[in-house]
Amino acid sequence: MTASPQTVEPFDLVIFGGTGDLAARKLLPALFHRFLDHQLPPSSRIVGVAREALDDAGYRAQLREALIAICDARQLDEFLQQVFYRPLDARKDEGWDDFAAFIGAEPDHVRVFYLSTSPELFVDICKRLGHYGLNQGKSRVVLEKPIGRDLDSANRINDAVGQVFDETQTFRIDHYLGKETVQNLLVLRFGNALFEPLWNSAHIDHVQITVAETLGVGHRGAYYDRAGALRDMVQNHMLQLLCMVAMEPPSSLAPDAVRDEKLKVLHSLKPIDAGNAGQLTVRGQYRAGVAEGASVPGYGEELGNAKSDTETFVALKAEIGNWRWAGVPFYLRTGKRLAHRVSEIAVTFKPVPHSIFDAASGSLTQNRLVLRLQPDEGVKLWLTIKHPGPGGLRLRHVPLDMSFAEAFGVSQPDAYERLLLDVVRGNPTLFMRRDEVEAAWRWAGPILAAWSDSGEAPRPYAAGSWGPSASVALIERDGRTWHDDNE
Ligand SMILES: NC(=O)C1=CN([C@@H]2O[C@H](COP(=O)(O)OP(=O)(O)OC[C@H]3O[C@@H](n4cnc5c(N)ncnc54)[C@H](OP(=O)(O)O)[C@@H]3O)[C@@H](O)[C@H]2O)C=CC1
Ligand SMILES: O=C1O[C@H](COP(=O)(O)O)[C@@H](O)[C@H](O)[C@H]1O
Repeated sequence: MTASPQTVEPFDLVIFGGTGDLAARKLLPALFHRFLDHQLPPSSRIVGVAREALDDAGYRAQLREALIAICDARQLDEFLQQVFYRPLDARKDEGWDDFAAFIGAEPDHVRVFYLSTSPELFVDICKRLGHYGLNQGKSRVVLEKPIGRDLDSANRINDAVGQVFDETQTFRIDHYLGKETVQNLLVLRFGNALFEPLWNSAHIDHVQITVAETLGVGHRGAYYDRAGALRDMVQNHMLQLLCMVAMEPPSSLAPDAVRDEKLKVLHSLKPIDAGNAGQLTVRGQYRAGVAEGASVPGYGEELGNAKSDTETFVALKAEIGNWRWAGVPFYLRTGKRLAHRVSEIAVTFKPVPHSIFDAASGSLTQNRLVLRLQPDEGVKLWLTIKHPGPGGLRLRHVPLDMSFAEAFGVSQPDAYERLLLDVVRGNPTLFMRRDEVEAAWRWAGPILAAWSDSGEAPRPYAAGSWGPSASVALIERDGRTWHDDNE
């Protein structure tokens, strides 16, 4: 992470997929918030691109409707003056001449091409950008995840994109790396003398990473059904979180110093394949249930295909085969329509070697450091203390609790706000390098193959629950339980 100057040089940001879900829910709101903070130079342009036949006014009206709930109408209208639209089909030549003329190929001007479309379109879009010389100078391309659906397709995409944009121009986004707590993990680990000496298999019992959503698949079924939870969340976001927890101290915060260390972790992950996937992984799919107080349909009904075998839940036990982490399990779980929306990393330390307290004092509990990514970003350290007052020695397990919002009195910027400006500034630290994406696919591929070869359907779970009971069994077999902060 470099220092964040408040200003950035003027830029054009083209969002391919400008009418899509991600653009409306995340990218445009993030840009609007940067506009409010005066980080969108007045000459900068945001250009939405998709096939829908719209003009600037039509696109602005569409965005106005989507964004009005989160903002002041006057400021929104001011922001929308910097927003434009060009209809294009990534796969057809029509319209590209006009588009290229509108953007201009001035090499010293920052141009960001954000590919917020299905990865199948990445190659077509990049080839056309190259054809018009829009890849020159300060041009950058942002690739949304997942990049491909396996190692081969990721290689094909990366090769083709690499023919047009070099690696320094290519920003593979994983928005989890832009979340405040994830960046704070680096500071917590490497800015405090307290943790690093304990950050290894001698002192850490196990690590849990949970990304639980209450939402269902919604209208993203066409994409999601081809992906599933392992491709959608584990191959990218969750492995990146695991890397941030497990990596060795980088020599500096230079982009490649951090990414080299993450890559070593990915290379050290022990394989999960047909031989052990049955013991180490659980796939699930939600059925009808009650989520956040309302009755909701099951995945098949929501999708309109009751026969789908796509998983909406994954739990797995990963191990990192290196000196620091030998024998320390990393339990990962993620799913849609779970009981609560919560993303967190829980690091549980080993018990003290010998208890000096008698049974009447209560039992000792292992220390646990919980990094909460959302909601209520913050850090909690669970400690054992003495219950205050007379009445004998009674042990209590309590959190040292820091909510970032309470401590700093400001709400945290969305991950995309930070990452979009990092692209404009040309800072790739929080983006994935090609070899990281490939290493992640190399590990995830055999799991997908094992599931497909087994022919087993995902285990059903009720919407609003914590997933299939097999997920509980996965961790309980090792004498542990999933962390629940509400306990
Ligand atoms: N939505 C989310 O929460 C997240 C999404 N992502 C990733 O972001 C990407 C986009 O996702 P999302 O916004 O949900 O997808 P959507 O299906 O909502 O949007 C797809 C967009 O691509 C456009 N598009 C489709 N075909 C073409 C074409 N041939 N030429 C030009 N534009 C085209 C569509 O418009 P039109 O049909 O009019 O052309 C639409 O604007 C995906 O890779 C997804 O995995 C990543 C993280 C989160
Ligand atoms: O990338 C994705 O992430 C979202 C979850 O992101 P969050 O910031 O809201 O936690 C997930 O819903 C989506 O399926 C996936 O593509």
